[in-house]
Amino acid sequence: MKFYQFDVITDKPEMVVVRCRPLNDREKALNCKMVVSVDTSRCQCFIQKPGTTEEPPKQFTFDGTYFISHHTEEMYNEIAYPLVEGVTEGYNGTIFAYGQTGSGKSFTMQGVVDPPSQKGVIPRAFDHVFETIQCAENAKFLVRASYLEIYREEIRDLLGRDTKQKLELKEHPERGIYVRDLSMHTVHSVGECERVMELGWKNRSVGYTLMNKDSSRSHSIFTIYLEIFNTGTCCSYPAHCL
Ligand SMILES: Nc1ncnc2c1ncn2[C@@H]1O[C@H](COP(=O)(O)OP(=O)(O)OP(=O)(O)O)[C@@H](O)[C@H]1O
Repeated sequence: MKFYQFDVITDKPEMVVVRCRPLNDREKALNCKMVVSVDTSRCQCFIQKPGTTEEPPKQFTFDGTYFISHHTEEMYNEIAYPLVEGVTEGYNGTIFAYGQTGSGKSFTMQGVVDPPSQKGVIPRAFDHVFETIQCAENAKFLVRASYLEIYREEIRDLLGRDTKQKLELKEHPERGIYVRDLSMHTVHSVGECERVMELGWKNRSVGYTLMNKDSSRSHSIFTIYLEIFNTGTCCSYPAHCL
């Protein structure tokens, strides 16, 4: 699975890191062998062609490499933390996970409750944003969230009244590209954020693939919109997590 971090000021990718998951039970039962290894100090990833020892492994270099022993906590602190911190200071940011079905995108972004070190990037971002809000002085915050899904080229609102309704992608001369009628939900706490995320998560198009029995079969975008009001000025900036 690969993990991009975008800085929306330049619209250029800033960092690309790779995360390798352990073999799952199905792969172990099939007696599959790990063909990926990493050198974290050099941020390099190696893929050995199965059954060949004389052929050198294919080598790839990233901005960071995370192997099976690494937990989401480390990834968040090293990669996502600076981006979310930037969001609380007024910059836009996007975290984008992509990879083959079953490679661990949902595991990384949504995460699991146990162990706590594998809590996902999105709930970690909630904690981070609300910790910042609690510590802020002379400022009021408005936090809203939206959650959409792109499935078979169609956009649906995972938090909308009718989650089956197809939404349209539009372009505004000032606001840029947006999804018309996408619902926004004001959230006041980490708990409310989690409830919104879980509600949308349940509404996703879940299918079944040979690689992943809980495959999401879709792309989804969770967005946190943060507005800060202080000393008569107002600025608004979104953080995107896919
Ligand atoms: N780093 C990891 N450590 C342990 N288990 C993992 C890890 N990454 C993924 N898994 C497990 O692998 C399985 C597939 O992961 P996940 O559902 O996150 O894949 P995905 O990329 O979101 O798939 P899809 O695109 O099909 O929705 C899950 O059972 C998940 O718990």
